Amino acid sequence: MSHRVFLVEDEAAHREMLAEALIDAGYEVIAAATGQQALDALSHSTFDVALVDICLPDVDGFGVLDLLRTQQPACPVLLMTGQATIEAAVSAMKRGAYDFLAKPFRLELMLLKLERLFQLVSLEKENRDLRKSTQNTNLVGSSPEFRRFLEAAENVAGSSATILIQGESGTGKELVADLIHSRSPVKDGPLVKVNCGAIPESLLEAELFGYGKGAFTGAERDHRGYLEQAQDGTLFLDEIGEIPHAMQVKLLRVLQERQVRRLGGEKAIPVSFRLVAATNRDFSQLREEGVIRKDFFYRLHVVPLKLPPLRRRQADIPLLVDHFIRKYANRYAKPPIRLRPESLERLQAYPFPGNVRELENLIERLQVMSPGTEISPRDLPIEMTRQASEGSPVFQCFRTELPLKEAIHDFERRFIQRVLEEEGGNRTAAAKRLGISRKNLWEKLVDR
Ligand SMILES: Nc1ncnc2c1ncn2[C@@H]1O[C@H](COP(=O)(O)OP(=O)(O)OP(=O)(O)O)[C@@H](O)[C@H]1O
Repeated sequence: MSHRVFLVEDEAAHREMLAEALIDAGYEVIAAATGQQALDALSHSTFDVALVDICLPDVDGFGVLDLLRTQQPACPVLLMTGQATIEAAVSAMKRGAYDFLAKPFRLELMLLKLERLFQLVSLEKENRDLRKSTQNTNLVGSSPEFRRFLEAAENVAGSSATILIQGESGTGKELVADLIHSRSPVKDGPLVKVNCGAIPESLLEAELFGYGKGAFTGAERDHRGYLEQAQDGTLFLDEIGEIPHAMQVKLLRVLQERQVRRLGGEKAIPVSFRLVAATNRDFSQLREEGVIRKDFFYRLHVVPLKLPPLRRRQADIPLLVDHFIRKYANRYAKPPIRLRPESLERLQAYPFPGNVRELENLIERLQVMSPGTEISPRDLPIEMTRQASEGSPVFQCFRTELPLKEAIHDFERRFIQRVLEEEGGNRTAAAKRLGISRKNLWEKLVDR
C-alpha cells in the first residue's frame, strides 16, 4: 500500500512539480492550494505525512500545522519555507513540526527526508504493536537479538522451570522477571523481588527465611521471610551472585525439600514458588571463580536466558527513545521532546555502558531540563557526541555547562560506571574498590 502525502502549496507550478516527483516515487498525493482547502481536506481524510508551505495566502502554515498536530498526531509534518522565513520554521519545529526544507530545495532531498519520516512512522507503529503484544509489561525492542530473547523468555514462562536471567546491569532483567511472572501458571500469586546485593550479609538469612519471635534481640514477633511471602507465586532473586556460600547451601536445601525453617523457629513450613534468578555477571564464570557453589549452580542453571547488552542491539534505540519520551512527557506533563535524526544517530553510535537504564536516565533528563522540544546533538552529553574513533575516556569529559552539584553527580555516575565495567559488573568488587558498602553502591546506582 502506498503512503499518502498531504501536499499544501499555493504556487501552482511548484505544487505540480512536487506532486509529480512524489507520484513518480510511488506516493499517493492529495494536494491543497490554500489554507482553507487544507483544513477542508483534513476534515475528511487522513494522511501518513504532510508537506506544508509556511506562507499561504489565507490561513498560514502554522494554522495547518496546529490542526494536524491535534487532529492527526501520528502524521508528521515537514514544512517548506523561503529563506526569509527560516526563523519561523525553526520555531514551528518547537511547535511540533518534524523538519523543514528551505526553498529552493532539491527533489532528492525532499524524497530523502520523506523516506526518513516513513521510517519513523513505521517504527512508532511497530512500537505500538509490540507494546500490545507484550501486554502487561513495558518491554520495548524490535531488533532480531531482542526478539529472539523475548521469544525464548515467553516460551519458558509458561512452564514452572527455574529460570536464570543473565545480562549486564541496566539491560532490563527485572522487567523480564515481570514478564515471566505475568505469563506463568502462578501469575495470580505474588511476585516477590529480592535484591540480594542490597541486603547486608548479616540480615540476608532473616530476610529470606524469616524468623521466630525472640530469635535475636529485636525480633519481637514472628516474621515471614521472602521465601514464604512468595507462596504460590514467583520469587525473583536479583544479584544471585552476591549470595554468600553458607546461604547458597541453605537456599539449595529449601529448593530441594520445598520447606523452610524460620531463624529460631521450630517447625518446617512447606513452600511452593517458581524461582527466577538474575545476575549481571557470567554465571559460569562465577562458578569457575568459586563465587557460586557447583551444586547451587546446577540447581539454578536449568533454563539460562542471556539478555544482550544494548550495544549489541542498537536497532532497539529508536523505539526505546520513543518509549521513554512518552513515559516522561506524561509523567512531567510536558510536551514531548523530539530528537533530531542526527541526535538519534549519535545515540545509536554510542556503546551505552549503563545499557537501557543509562538511555532512560538521559531521556528523562532531556525531557525535564530542555528548554525547547528539539534535541540537537549539542544537547547530548559530550561523550555521546564524540565520534567513535576519538574514543571516550571518561575522565576527559568535563561538562563545564553544568552547575557544580550536577557536575559532581555526573562525574560520580561515570566514575562508578567505569569501575563497575572494569570489575565486570561485580558490585561487591566495585564497592570495595570505591570504598563504599554494597548497599550504598546499589543506592547510588538506583539514584542515577
Ligand atoms: N526493553 C526495555 N523496554 C523498556 N524499558 C526497559 C527495557 N529494558 C530496560 N528498561 C528500563 O531500564 C531500567 C533498567 O532496567 P532493569 O532494572 O530491569 O535492569 P536490570 O538488568 O535488572 O539492572 P540491574 O542489574 O542493575 O538490576 C528500568 O527502568 C527499565 O524499566
